[in-house]
Amino acid sequence: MSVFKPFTLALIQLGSIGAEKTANLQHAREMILKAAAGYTKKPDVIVLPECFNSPYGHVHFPVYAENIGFTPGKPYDVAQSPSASVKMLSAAAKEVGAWLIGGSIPERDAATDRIYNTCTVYNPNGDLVATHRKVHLFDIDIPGKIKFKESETLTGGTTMNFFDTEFARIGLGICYDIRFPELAMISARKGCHVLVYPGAFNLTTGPLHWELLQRARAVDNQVYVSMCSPARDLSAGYHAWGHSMVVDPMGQVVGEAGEGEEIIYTDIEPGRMETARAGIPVTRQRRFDVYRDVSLPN
Ligand SMILES: O=C(O)CCC(=O)C(=O)O
Repeated sequence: MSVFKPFTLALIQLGSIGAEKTANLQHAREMILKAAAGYTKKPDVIVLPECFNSPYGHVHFPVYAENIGFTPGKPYDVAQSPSASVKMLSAAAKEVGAWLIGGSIPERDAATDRIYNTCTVYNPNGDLVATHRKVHLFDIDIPGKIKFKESETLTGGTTMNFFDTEFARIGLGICYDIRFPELAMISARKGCHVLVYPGAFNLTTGPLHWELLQRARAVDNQVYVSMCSPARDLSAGYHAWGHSMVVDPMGQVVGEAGEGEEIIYTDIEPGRMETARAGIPVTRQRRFDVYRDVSLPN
């Protein structure tokens, strides 16, 4: 079992995401510095929202996509990275000396030319240590409300991803990924204590499902669950729900932003996971004689 110690999580509900990528990167950088300085103690993990360097929409992904060139388990030299976003995030993580879950950016795979919605993660030295390509693409059609088809330009990732820090194992997903309980369940069974999803729900599904899904994944798996959204901007093409959130392993909301640009801080307390698991011991009551353990290979 990997270590689980108290730590502080900072969610940046980023605003002012416009058409100018350089300005988006500059603003994100300023907010990372602000998040690092704005609490009683420096937060250990700082999180940005989904698609923080470009407007959100499948037509924008090819235009803003960057080659990252990261292969898990292989050394990665940020100084040689072709990605301006990776360079900024790495430098910011190093400057503030905190772990950074860099929201997501459109990524173009140089070998296949496919585009992914990709989260990159940095340690406090600025090393790129993990990535997650959104596995489940946001293709929905609720007549009269919202139609969205990420698969018009994006390809879904094919791996589940987590990373280890000195205080917790953190699982990764992106937005629509939270609707798929298997991903969260398998991450939790692999020992993740906290699941973080950079996201950008909308004004139709946000009020219905944003909190519900986080509380469901948290209570199912008795882990912390958190989603980090962009701020709501009614002048943008896509209206994000906001309400960046942290839910504890009992399913209680322990941190929540409003709609505008904001940084929220939550102290993650391992005791809450122990209490939830001791009082309601579902993690020890599973009946793999009745159904199979989906965290095991087929
Ligand atoms: O699942 C939803 O309702 C919203 C998902 C979404 O906005 C996304 O995956 O980017």
